[in-house]
Amino acid sequence: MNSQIRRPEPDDAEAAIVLRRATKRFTTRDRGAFTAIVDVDLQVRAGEFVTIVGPTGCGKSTTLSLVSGLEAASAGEVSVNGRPVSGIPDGVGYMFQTDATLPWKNVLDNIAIGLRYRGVGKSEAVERARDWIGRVGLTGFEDRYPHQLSGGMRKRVAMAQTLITEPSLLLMDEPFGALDVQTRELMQDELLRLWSGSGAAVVFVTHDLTEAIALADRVVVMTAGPATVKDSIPVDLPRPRKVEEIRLTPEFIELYKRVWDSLREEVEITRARGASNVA
Ligand SMILES: Nc1ncnc2c1ncn2[C@@H]1O[C@H](COP(=O)(O)OP(=O)(O)OP(=O)(O)O)[C@@H](O)[C@H]1O
Repeated sequence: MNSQIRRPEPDDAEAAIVLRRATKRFTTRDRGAFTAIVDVDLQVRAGEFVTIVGPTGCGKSTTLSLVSGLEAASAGEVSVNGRPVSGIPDGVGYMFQTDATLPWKNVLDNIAIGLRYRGVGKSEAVERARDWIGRVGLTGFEDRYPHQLSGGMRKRVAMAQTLITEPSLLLMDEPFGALDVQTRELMQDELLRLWSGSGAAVVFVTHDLTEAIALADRVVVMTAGPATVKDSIPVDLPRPRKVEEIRLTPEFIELYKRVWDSLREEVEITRARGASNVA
């Protein structure tokens, strides 16, 4: 790797997320006691965009679920904005592969609902939702229901739903995984545009290395399960970025090789175990 572009891991003091030797064990009827992730060390600065890649089933979503408070660590430390995580921390926004839109509500109400849940009055919530509808390019579609939208438009709704609450921390688990390639690139650009200047720390899980590099300040590579952090690769590409343009540059291709070199071995281990059949 190019040692000149490697940035040091951030200090705890400025970290939005700290995982220190975080371990998660599950007990299930068929597998008994089972370790999903082990000794995960990860720090993410405020405003930093970190992507996580790793072989299928290694424990990427489990890592996110510890940060989101949906699961408690079995051992080690997990803190968000300087506080140990117990329950869902304030200021966290999520986006998953499946949309969280409510089918019986139109676009406007779907986007306003997060604010309503947080106690914001109806007229203010609607006003702010209209503003976000404009920002995500859905003006004119306020009255449509989710089933009347394309996959890309539903993602725009999901982004507005998530960002309207102004999260300081965004957790994204393959949010664009189900989209076709062109729509996915468009959504990646949109996400970067909406995120820039927000100051939010992002942890974004993906299987797509191009996506991982194009979005990130840093790509974290996880090992075959039980996952731990194998590598942390800084992405020193200039911003603002257009995914379509940067992915063909020599710097990008060099980074792609670097990430894949690290990941390949873990994918091979996983394949040898036969886990690729359950992807
Ligand atoms: N609530 C749970 N109870 C029991 N086992 C679980 C639970 N959640 C995850 N696991 C197991 O932990 C391991 C890691 O799962 P996880 O979903 O974190 O992996 P992943 O890397 O996100 O997977 P993928 O690449 O397929 O998205 C898997 O073997 C999974 O079956």
